Amino acid sequence: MALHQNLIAGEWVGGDAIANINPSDTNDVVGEYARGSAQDMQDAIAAAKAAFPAWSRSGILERHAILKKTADEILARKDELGALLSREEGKTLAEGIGETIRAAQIFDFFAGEALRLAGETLPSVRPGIGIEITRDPLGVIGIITPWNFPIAIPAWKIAPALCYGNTVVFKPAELVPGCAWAIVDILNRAGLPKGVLNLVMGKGSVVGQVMLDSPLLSGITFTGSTGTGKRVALASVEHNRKYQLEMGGKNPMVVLDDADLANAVEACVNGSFFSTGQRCTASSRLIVTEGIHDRFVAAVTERLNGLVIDNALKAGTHIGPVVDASQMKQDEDYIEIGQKEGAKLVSGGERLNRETPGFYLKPALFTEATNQMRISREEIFGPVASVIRVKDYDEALATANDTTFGLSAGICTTSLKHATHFKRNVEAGMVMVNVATAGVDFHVPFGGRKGSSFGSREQGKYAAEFYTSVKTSYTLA
Ligand SMILES: NC(=O)C1=CN([C@@H]2O[C@H](COP(=O)(O)OP(=O)(O)OC[C@H]3O[C@@H](n4cnc5c(N)ncnc54)[C@H](OP(=O)(O)O)[C@@H]3O)[C@@H](O)[C@H]2O)C=CC1
Ligand SMILES: O=C(O)CCC(=O)C(=O)O
Repeated sequence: MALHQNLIAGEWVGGDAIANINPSDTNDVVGEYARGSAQDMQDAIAAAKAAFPAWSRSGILERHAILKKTADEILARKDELGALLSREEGKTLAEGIGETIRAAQIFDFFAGEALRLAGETLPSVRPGIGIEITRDPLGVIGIITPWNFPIAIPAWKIAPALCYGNTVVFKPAELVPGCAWAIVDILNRAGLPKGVLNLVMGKGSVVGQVMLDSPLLSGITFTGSTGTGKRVALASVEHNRKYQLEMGGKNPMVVLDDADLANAVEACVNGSFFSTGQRCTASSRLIVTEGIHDRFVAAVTERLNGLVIDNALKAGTHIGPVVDASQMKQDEDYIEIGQKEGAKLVSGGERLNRETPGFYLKPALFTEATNQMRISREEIFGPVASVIRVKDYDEALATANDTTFGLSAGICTTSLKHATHFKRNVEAGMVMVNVATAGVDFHVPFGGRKGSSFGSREQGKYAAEFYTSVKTSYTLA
């Protein structure tokens, strides 16, 4: 099997091989990928630093053309790349293709943004002086990505970084090197000059740590766990560089008595369990008022019983496997903790055997949960959700906000008054009314508050805030 190598200073460079395993079929090796060394990361950072002056002054047409070409190739290969994604991460094929299309749309969006770079001119308070406000690229950007969105998250970090004239060192999660390698290969062939984009696959504790400790990076953008996010923050403060963190969530979905029941069930099942619940935007706390509670639980349970949990690549599968053995253990541990805490497991929670050996877990639904239980406070990151019964809207809102996280929040209601009040008062970066908490658009800001995020927003034109530095120039003409 050919080794997929790291890209450093425009050259493909080898390293120890690590097998990429399919979570739907652990006998299936998706490919062999290089595990970079600390020296590889140092070389990649040096290459990105050397490439920065020329790339930061490159023409907008060149940047536009490379990003557009990348978008076009990703879109043309959506079925193949979507299948690779499903094979290495365990999302269903439909979800894998959907995410691949989203990555193409992101590159397309930033190809357009390259042509829309703009500044402002203002008069000075001192007559005769003019003021220009412009945005400079930051420099070398370190990109660290998680395993749960192996193509979309790298796309929404790499595309704006390049669009605004930065050079990049990209360290993807070790579990999903396939999609990372594929998009770097596409960008490289699309004509990026040597050193502008460097890929260093390898262990977070080795190559990731070298990135955090390097004084040569001007910014690090990170998505992943709260623990690693804190390390990124501490190291970035030490080096006085910009950083942006997207971490976990414990996202609430409120269901009020006046909700359209069928729509609420769809939004909750999708938000809690699709993509195997492995989304930072997943709704893991379903906060339901008394009048609809029993009907809601019965309808969600019925819907869950009708879902097919199987090999992600198989036609008809609704939910694929958990990503690996360690995430499976985490999910099962929390299912046990929930039962010990006194919540009632009304559906799922057991391992399933399928034709191919994989990490199959039947979606778990708890009822009689309280917001103080660990299953309601800590991110599980699997197909596990708890129903918390509340008296009325006021208690629902207070419960929704009683969390250390603040990424996404939803409400299912036909009341304009409650929807409007919720949008204004819920402590989250993204609010969904009658829509699942997970599954966001590619052209609008993404990010949260409290323990979920730090720094400016990702995606859409708001991404410029992180990837550029504002300059104010005064000219006496
Ligand atoms: N979007 C989100 O909010 C996500 C949240 N999570 C949460 O995190 C939990 C654990 O997932 P996990 O993948 O282990 O998350 P991590 O935070 O460990 O991994 C995220 C990224 O950080 C890298 N990394 C790990 N250690 C370091 C380090 N010391 N310096 C620099 N980079 C490092 C990882 O590399 P490597 O893969 O090589 O370890 C990976 O690329 C999940 O169960 C879930 O709760 C996970 C993924 C996404
Ligand atoms: O819900 C989405 O579409 C995006 C979720 C996400 O970015 C994440 O889980 O890391």
